[in-house]
Amino acid sequence: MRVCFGFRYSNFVFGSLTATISTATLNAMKLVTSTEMNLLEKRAVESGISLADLMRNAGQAVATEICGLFDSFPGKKALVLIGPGNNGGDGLVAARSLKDAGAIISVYLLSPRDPEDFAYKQVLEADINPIDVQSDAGFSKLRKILDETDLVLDAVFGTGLSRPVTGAPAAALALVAEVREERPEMIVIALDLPSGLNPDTGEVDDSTLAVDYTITLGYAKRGFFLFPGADYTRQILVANIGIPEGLDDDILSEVIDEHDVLAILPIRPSDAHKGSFGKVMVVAGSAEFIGAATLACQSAARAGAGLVTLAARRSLHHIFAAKLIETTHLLLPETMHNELAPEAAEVALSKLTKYDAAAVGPGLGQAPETVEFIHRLLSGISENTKLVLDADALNALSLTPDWWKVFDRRAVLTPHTGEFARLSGLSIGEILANRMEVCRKKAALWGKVVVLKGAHTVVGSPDGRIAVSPSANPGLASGGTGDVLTGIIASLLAQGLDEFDAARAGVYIHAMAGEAVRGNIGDAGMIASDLLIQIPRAIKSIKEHDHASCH
Ligand SMILES: NC(=O)C1=CN([C@@H]2O[C@H](COP(=O)(O)OP(=O)(O)OC[C@H]3O[C@@H](n4cnc5c(N)ncnc54)[C@H](OP(=O)(O)O)[C@@H]3O)[C@@H](O)[C@H]2O)[C@@H](O)CC1
Ligand SMILES: Nc1ncnc2c1ncn2[C@@H]1O[C@H](COP(=O)(O)OP(=O)(O)O)[C@@H](O)[C@H]1O
Ligand SMILES: [K+]
Repeated sequence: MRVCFGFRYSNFVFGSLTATISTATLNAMKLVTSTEMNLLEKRAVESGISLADLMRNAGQAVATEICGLFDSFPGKKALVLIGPGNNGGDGLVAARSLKDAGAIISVYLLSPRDPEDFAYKQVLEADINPIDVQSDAGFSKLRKILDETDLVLDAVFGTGLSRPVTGAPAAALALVAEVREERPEMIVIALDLPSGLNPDTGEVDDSTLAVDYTITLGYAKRGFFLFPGADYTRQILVANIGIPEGLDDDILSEVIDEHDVLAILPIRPSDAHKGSFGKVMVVAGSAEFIGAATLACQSAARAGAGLVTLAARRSLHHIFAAKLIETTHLLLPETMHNELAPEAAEVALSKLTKYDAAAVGPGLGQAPETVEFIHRLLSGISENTKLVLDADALNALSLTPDWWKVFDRRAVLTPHTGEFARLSGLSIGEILANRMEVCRKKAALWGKVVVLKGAHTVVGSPDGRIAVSPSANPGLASGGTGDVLTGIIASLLAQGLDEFDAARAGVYIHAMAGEAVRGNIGDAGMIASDLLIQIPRAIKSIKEHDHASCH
């Protein structure tokens, strides 16, 4: 059975984001570090499976996946590059299984291997004569094979990489890259992960190949969704290597997928009325940022909230009223300098008791009066009103040292990298070096659900869970798309979801809307308002998802 996650609109293949799970177990949605993978391997062994069994399962599962990539596999020429460790061992088993499936196999050893090893022996038993790099001075044999092979399986290094790749392995991988330029029809497949990719951080070695497929063992690795690694793995297939179910309950990272979102989406009874789907107040907008407020209101409505109210400066009312037909309006008092008056906070607070959720921040600006307004609003808001903070609300928080000790209630925060840097005091480089780990730690420290936006958005929960978006879509890198996300999350909060569920479902729906627009117009020229009508369509598509139709 092949279950897929990622997005499916109009049969469009979504490039590097598409991650396909090729195992019947939903555990495959989990994301592991190399340490966690080793722990799972240890638990599997303790439960009675030998390491040799795991390697046998791994090699055979990889071969099965490879065969499935071709309409007709017998007669295909396959080259397997073998490294010194267990990744190479898996490669040897895969080579044997590929030969059994009818391939013409070449095995190329980049390091000496023990001929008594079971994986090596079963290759010899199948009359495959490995070529040794020592005897192939100058790679002349390797070059000749590469000129003719249909596919290359990279089984040089897996999770055990311990230093930069040099010498024969680096030179062989460079040769593959060179030949691939000349022969783009040659398919390159990584066994477990592209050699040289750091499974924890997504860093890559100079020699790492950007492969066509990554057939990973048991679980996807975190580094597949962190850059630059995310650009090297392309289509990800997760092979079932027989790790028993129930061993991974303490693995807390996952890729958000449609099954999860379907399970948490609010039910909409036929006899509903607008009060059934919650009320959202959006506190947003300024003369400079009209669009941020309108986008957040419209997306909240498009994500299913029963009623959306915009709380914004009185003098901008005529503009907002013209743009937002379905939204109701709360007119906030201003100072004589046309800034939000700090006492507008009390006006908003007096009405907020009737609202299920509030989104605060998009386009509010950073005038001192506005910052004062935000602080007063946030300190007075009831715990009964769920909260998502974005943009200038985050900037205002950042001005208070140890802001999370003062603002110590539950909330969703949706920072992009720059806002996250201001909130955390970390540099952009420190954040980008490992977005998942940074997000996980800060969500726990701050006691908030944190949505660290960008390609493969990371959602961190205070309890240690991490949910990662399967989408990397440069089309979304345009002004206003974050305001749309804020509106969606606020809408889901108002409809009864808790903070983590609203954030991960919101991120997924937003990403899916982005993929739909990319499917229609490509990844340049997308504007935030293009996303709006795609929000209900994404929700509809999730609800209609027939798993059996995935392939
Ligand atoms: N976990 C599981 O459940 C299962 C895991 N399985 C498989 O095991 C793989 C991990 O295997 P692994 O630990 O043997 O590591 P691997 O990646 O083969 O490399 C280590 C070897 O490379 C060497 N070496 C490292 N860096 C180097 C460099 N830059 N340049 C040169 N040499 C370098 C290192 O040498 P050393 O550092 O000791 O000198 C050592 O000899 C995993 O990816 C998966 O395929 C499955 O078999 C079954 C289930
Ligand atoms: N390359 C990308 N891949 C996927 N999503 C992206 C990418 N770039 C931006 N996004 C998404 O677009 C939105 C941008 O939000 P933000 O930076 O706050 O912009 P704005 O404030 O203009 O709305 C976020 O949801 C972010 O995750
Ligand atoms: K590999």
